[in-house]
Amino acid sequence: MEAQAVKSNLVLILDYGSQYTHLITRRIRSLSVFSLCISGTSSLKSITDLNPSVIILSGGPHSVHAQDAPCFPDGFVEYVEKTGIFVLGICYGFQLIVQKLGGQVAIGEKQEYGRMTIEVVKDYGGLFKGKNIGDKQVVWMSHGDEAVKLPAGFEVVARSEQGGVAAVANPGRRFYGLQYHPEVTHSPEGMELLRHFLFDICDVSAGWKMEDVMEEEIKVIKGMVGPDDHVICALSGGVDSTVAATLVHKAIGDRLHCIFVDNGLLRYKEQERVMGTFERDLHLPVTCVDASVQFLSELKGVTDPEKKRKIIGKEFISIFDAFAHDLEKKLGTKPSYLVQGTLYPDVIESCPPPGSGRTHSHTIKSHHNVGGLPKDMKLKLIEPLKLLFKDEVRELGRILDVPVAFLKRHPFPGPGLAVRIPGDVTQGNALEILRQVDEIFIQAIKEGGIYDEIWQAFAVFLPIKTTGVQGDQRTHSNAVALRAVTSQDGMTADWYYF
Ligand SMILES: Nc1ncnc2c1ncn2[C@@H]1O[C@H](COP(=O)(O)OP(=O)(O)OP(=O)(O)O)[C@@H](O)[C@H]1O
Repeated sequence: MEAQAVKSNLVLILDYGSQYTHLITRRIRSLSVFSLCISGTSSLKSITDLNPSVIILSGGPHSVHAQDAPCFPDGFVEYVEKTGIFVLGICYGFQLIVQKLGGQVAIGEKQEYGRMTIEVVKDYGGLFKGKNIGDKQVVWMSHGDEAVKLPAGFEVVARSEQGGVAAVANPGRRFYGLQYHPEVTHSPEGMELLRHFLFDICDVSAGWKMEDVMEEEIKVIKGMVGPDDHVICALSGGVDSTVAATLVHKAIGDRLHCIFVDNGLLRYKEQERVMGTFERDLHLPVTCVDASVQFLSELKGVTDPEKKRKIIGKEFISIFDAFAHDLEKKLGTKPSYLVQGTLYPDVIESCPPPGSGRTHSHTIKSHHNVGGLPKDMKLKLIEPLKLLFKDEVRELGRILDVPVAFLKRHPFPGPGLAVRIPGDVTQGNALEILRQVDEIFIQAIKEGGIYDEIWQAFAVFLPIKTTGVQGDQRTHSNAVALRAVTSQDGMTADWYYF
């Protein structure tokens, strides 16, 4: 699919700070429609430049009556009406539409939170296509304010059990509104509604595919990197940097130069395993630097966790620095670009919690990825994954023939086993014991067929000693804790129940 075709089907989300905003973007992409999310207070120009077909105004923690309530820019309503853009407001976004188009929003008497039942009351505008008047469904509500008077031309198409307005439509002006959240799984029929809205009402076509993303990114990289330019990338053995490097390699071949550092804090046989994948399966040009002695001698005797991280960061920088200078000598020219595996959640703009005093919480994770290559190299960034979510990166990896087992690996922190050994990492044989325990634990989970159900499983070398029996002897030795958690996106986690 041509980039133009994707752009002409863009669903743009204006973010007003709801914790579910990213979910709307993901739900729409899961319908093979390209969706982007920008701040709800973006300028009109940044909205018109994107040329969206549909705009969704997200929910948010604010009241439309608050003095600093975020809102779309002046001229927004005129722009969408003139261009024929469809607009859907969700929760706060819906209340914004009501207030700005001449209706009235009041502090709700009903204040609906959690699971609610709504009923279709009118067949108008097609939001509830396939449903009959009187049909009920469970939805997720979370609002204090409520619409008490609708702007002219709007009709209520669904009401909550308590009589509150749950959904409205104004097909003539192409404005729609939902007081509930269709994007959360607690609204079981929410996806069906979004599907109807996009395909039946807005006539958007589904055609956004990861294959197209790959082709498009390769074109962009080829256009950006000149024929004599060289590019460097630090590979951790994790999914993000590996997929990013594989994509760039496909675009520019061996003008990409990767480095993988064995810092002495890696898992059992990690160096052999990841280098095998890089070289054998992906044919990536990778230099493996064994710097374990350097890292461990700097870490000797250090117990403070923050100090350990700083030392590890500094050592990484000095190794990357030496790598860049060696390359410069070898190539006769400085590398010009750096590949980073930055993902979309790192760059999305969103509103901060109310009362935080900030307009946006947006800061591109500056610590993200390497961030420590020599400043005098003035490297320009290549971030080919910056519009993708983690599961989309995995899909892209599959298309790029990154082995599936590799893509499904549990995440492993950059500072490695140093964060799993509280205290001095060089104490006795702590690293060796931890490597073995971790390997036995992970193998057992794999043999039990539950590795993919667990988001992350790991062992921690505890700084306490306990009494045990080995053979016929009593022992007094360190204990190791085992932990396994489940998570959707790494933002929150729960115990895994074995
Ligand atoms: N052992 C290593 N050798 C070379 N580079 C590394 C190493 N460990 C980390 N890095 C670099 O630092 C970045 C950040 O590491 P971190 O473990 O936080 O990764 P991440 O953001 O989860 O991404 P990834 O999935 O690529 O590991 C990596 O993407 C990689 O560029």
